[in-house]
Amino acid sequence: MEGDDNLAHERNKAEFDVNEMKIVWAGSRQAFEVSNRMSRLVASDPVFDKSNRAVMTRKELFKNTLRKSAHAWKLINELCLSDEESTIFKYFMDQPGFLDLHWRMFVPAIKGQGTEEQKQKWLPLANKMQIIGCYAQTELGHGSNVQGLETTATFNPQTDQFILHSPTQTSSKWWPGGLGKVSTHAVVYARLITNGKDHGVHGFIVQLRNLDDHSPLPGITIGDIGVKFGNGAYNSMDNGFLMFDKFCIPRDQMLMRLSKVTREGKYVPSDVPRQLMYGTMVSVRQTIVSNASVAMARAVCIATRYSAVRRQFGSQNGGVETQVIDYKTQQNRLFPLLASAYAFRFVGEWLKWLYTDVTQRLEASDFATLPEAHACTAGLKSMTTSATSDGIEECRKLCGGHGYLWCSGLPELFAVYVPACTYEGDNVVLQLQVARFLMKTVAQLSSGNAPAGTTAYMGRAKHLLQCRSSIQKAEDWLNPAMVLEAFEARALRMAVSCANNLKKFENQEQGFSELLADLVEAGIAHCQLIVVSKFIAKLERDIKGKGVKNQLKNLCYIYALHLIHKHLGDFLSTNTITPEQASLANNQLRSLYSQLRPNAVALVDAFDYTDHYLGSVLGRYDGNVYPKLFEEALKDPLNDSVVPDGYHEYIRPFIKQDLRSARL
Ligand SMILES: CCCCCCCCCCCCCCCCCCCCCC(=O)SCCNC(=O)CCNC(=O)[C@H](O)C(C)(C)COP(=O)(O)OP(=O)(O)OC[C@H]1O[C@@H](n2cnc3c(N)ncnc32)[C@H](O)[C@@H]1OP(=O)(O)O
Ligand SMILES: Cc1cc2nc3c(=O)[nH]c(=O)nc-3n(C[C@H](O)[C@H](O)[C@H](O)COP(=O)(O)OP(=O)(O)OC[C@H]3O[C@@H](n4cnc5c(N)ncnc54)[C@H](O)[C@@H]3O)c2cc1C
Repeated sequence: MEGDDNLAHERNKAEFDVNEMKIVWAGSRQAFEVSNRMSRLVASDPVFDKSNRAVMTRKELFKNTLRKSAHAWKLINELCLSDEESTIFKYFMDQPGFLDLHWRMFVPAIKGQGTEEQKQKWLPLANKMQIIGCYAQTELGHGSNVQGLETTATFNPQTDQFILHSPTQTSSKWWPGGLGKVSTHAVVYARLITNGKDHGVHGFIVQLRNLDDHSPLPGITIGDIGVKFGNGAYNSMDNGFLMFDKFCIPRDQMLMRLSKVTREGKYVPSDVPRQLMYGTMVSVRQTIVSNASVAMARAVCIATRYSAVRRQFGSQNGGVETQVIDYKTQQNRLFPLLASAYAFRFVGEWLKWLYTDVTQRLEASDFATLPEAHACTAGLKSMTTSATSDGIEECRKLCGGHGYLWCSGLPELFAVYVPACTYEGDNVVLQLQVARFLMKTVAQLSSGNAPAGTTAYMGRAKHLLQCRSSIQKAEDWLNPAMVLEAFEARALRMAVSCANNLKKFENQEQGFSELLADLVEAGIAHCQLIVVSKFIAKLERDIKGKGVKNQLKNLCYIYALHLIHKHLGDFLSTNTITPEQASLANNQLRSLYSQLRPNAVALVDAFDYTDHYLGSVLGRYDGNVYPKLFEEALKDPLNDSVVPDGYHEYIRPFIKQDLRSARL
């Protein structure tokens, strides 16, 4: 059977309305229409071709990214795209570059931390891209430890200016995307010093380059930090370094929505939590969770379609061989990833709601839910990006040897995606923030304050600490209350166990350091509970379309039960479930795989990705894999000539046994 017949056959087998599922995936009919239109607009424009990224030199890749960005900006203006449309348009461009940092970090930092006057002055320029900005926080010596940053901004009352200075080599800004070659401006984080006193890290708007000839301003040393992981991939981005030599900026360029410095040099501290200065990071972490679902869905779409096209073994008397997707081992590796893509999508939707809610509360000076918003964005960013990075690599392996080819789309996706485990907060450091939040919540349980939000389940500690799961047969694992209780009991017991161990230390900080590894595990258990609970909550909503809800149910329980299987040690060691109940979960999981199998290809079609966006010969919609693999191979520059360059100098001498003649 040809690849296209395979996939057509698969699509015919689907037991649900794919078009309705596309709407569920997109979030609404309107969101689907925008996404569908924008992805096709990008795909149909030859400027956005991605096919030769792997063979470009760094300079060519960078210049091509500039060209794409300029073309995108022109189109966005000519077509009068709305903010929503242009965000999605840039996403489908699928090209890491300075636009990401300008729109996702520079503009939000000014919006979130600037005064009204500062917003009026800077946002119109930034919105029209008359200035291009980046987010310069991380330094050579410190990234995770924001309070350890060394760059100084010392107020000079004589001139009414701040003097920005990099006192050591380790204080050089190092990593900011867009900084190396493009940005004209940056939001720079530096230690504020007034009257000899260090007030800690604050944000400043700093012009870096001359707006006429793009040269760095006097007192500024700037450049690119060098080639990063993977061919093509993130090397289109000019992550940069930056040093200040007593560089002066006017006082009104300190972002002063929170704390202020007066004309006399008096520091007026913020009357709201200082952590609001970290607001830009919180906002980006929230979007990274939704991005995780997109990246996971992209890898899974490639691996699922290819697994349906690929056949190995099982042929009798010259008949057709088995599609590799029919092997239970393939299903056991692939289907939980498919389920994870949907799970991360729905938790991303919820997190967006939570973020919008906390933003509105902050505007009304209600800071009560800030710790939870921080813990949820940090923890879910950490958990979903780690799972997605691992998932992309698993998808590569699921595609066998051809998955290792650049044209499978998976190596580049992995190389671009994997730094998400590090940027916007190292995943371990972020999970420890969740753990701190959990330890605080556990410590307050006896005070009578009922925990709220995602820790509300801890309010039922008495029950959850001693309950035994009542699962008796495999089908019980499809009971939402029973599944939730297992996840709640496991998360609570792990958190309480850490809290009890902490009590054994006289010094709590020392105890926390000693227990870091356990604390991270407790944080992950809590985050997995959030994802499972939000997926179950999604099923309780009104979901239209023939068979759609049923497929989502299967995916939800595959997600939950595969986690039980993967983290069985946690569930057994906390006595949340028995070995027999674990075995019933496995039986149920196998049965769910069988139910999902005929729908697998349609479930990835529901992502509505264009072949352009997927960028994968293996994941093509038409399944026409083998002829296209040949076409791609023949395009390689090595195949430009039959006898390779270098033959006479270096190959022939081997064959002629005359290496003395080799031009080494
Ligand atoms: C084929 C492929 C093709 C290609 C296609 C591509 C498609 C593929 C798809 C990919 C798409 C890519 C697009 C993405 C674009 C983005 C680009 C990347 C941008 C990256 C930008 C960055 O990378 S930019 C730098 C980020 N750098 C951090 O992320 C530092 C972490 N480090 C901290 O964040 C703090 O350092 C840390 C640890 C909290 C300690 O903070 P700290 O020192 O103040 O200390 P403590 O821990 O003591 O905290 C004291 C109290 O503050 C509370 N608190 C702390 N943080 C809080 C907060 N945020 N909000 C509220 N409260 C907070 C805490 O809960 C405590 O509360 P309490 O006192 O009540 O307990
Ligand atoms: C592709 C990419 C793009 C980036 N873009 C930007 C940008 O635009 N702007 C910007 O300002 N920055 C940017 N960064 C920097 C990024 O935010 C930091 O690299 C990140 O916050 C991690 O900090 P670090 O490098 O200091 O890691 P480190 O903190 O040095 O981490 C090293 C190791 O130490 C561990 N560790 C550190 N602290 C602790 C702790 N307290 N407890 C336990 N373990 C710990 C970590 O888990 C990790 O294993 C970017 C980075 C990358 C890779």
